[in-house]
Amino acid sequence: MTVENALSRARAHASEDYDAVILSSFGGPEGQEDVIPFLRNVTRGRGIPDERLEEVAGHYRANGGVSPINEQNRALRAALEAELLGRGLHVPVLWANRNWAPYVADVVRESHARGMRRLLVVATSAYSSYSGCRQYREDYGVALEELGLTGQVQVDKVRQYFDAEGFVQPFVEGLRQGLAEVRGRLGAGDGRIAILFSTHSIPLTDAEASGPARMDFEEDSAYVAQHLAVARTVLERIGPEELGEHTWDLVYQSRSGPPEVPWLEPDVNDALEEVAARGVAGAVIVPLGFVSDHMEVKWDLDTEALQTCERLGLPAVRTPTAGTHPAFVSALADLVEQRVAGRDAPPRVSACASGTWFDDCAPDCCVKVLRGATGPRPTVAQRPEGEPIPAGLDGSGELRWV
Ligand SMILES: CC1=C(CCC(=O)O)c2cc3nc(cc4[nH]c(cc5[nH]c(cc1n2)c(C)c5CCC(=O)O)c(CCC(=O)O)c4C)C(CCC(=O)O)=C3C
Ligand SMILES: [Fe+2]
Repeated sequence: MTVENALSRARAHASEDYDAVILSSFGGPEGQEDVIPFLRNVTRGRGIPDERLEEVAGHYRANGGVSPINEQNRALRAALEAELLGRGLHVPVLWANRNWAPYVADVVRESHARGMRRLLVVATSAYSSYSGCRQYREDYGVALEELGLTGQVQVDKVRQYFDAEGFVQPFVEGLRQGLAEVRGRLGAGDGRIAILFSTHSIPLTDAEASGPARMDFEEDSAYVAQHLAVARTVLERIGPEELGEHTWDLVYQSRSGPPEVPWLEPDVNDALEEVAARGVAGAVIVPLGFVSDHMEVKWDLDTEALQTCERLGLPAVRTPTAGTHPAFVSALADLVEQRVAGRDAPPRVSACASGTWFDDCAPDCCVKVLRGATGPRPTVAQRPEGEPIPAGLDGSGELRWV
């Protein structure tokens, strides 16, 4: 047997560690008749006012009732499966959503029926928060309980990957191009450009509950601290010369709670008003919180925020998300490979800290008790109660962003 054959046999064997990888996402409507049922799924048990739902329904209706997210996930699923296969990992990549078909519970039921017992979740969400991490873990915990499969099917989840090189790189390339484009439009004289890194606003209580309770984070929030770290890394990668005269800020979008509940601020549109008043010449909006150009990017940024720029007379561009960028697909494959036993996997490297995030979350990580519930819902990918969390990303008990 040639060395290559032996190697590929060894690899094929190692992949048996997981029966399937599941690309896990938010889900979205596929036609006009899906819009309201989808929004009901999303907001069940949340205090989202009806007016907000009407408004958001309009965003989907204007696009034929179709969210762009499903096409993007089909493409990402295929790309990830092909990348893993190219590495000799013969593991099927399935697709499951929280709020629309294919639903998590259906995919888990079918996987179990096909004899699968070990599943590895890759969520389309890079940062730590209830919506971006814990709720994905609960999707599986609840599905297993409902199906009576708790303890029979093992579900693990890859760690949060905001700091993966392959997630950061598309933002670096995008910001570089965006700056050149806006400066090109300004012509001679140029002037200062506002770089706004935009992410999903979340309730302040969620922001403060993000990450393990025992760890300290900038702004008291792992969610905010992670975004700041990635933003700084993106800026550092580009460097002062190419950045030129600029200001930057982390801003928020897509707020949906009632006005009396505090969410993370400033809103991207308010931030644009503010930088315009301070006399910037143009703006580049970087959708730092998102992995694909779904509705929250297409509507809240490309439609609303870019309209705000037009009204303010600010030349502006919105830069791309990772989507199916080869570096991003490769980063997701690295995350999978690092969890498969017996693999000579690429090392765990963080683009902005001296260590990476944890595989299994602490029981109090990003915890949220939904209205009417007596406690947190069942989860997967959680370390046992009382087991110490790893001391910290760099082993020191602190998050030290480089
Ligand atoms: C942190 C975060 C992410 C990023 C992490 C991740 O990707 O998971 C994210 C992504 C997304 N959010 C999306 C859509 C919606 N989010 C809503 C509501 C909410 N999002 C929240 C947070 C987040 N959301 C929160 C705290 C709420 C309030 C209700 C609740 O506590 O859950 C609502 C209800 C109406 C509204 O109020 O907007 C909709 C329709 C889509 C799909 C877009 C498409 O269809 O292309 C995607 C990818
Ligand atoms: Fe959302």
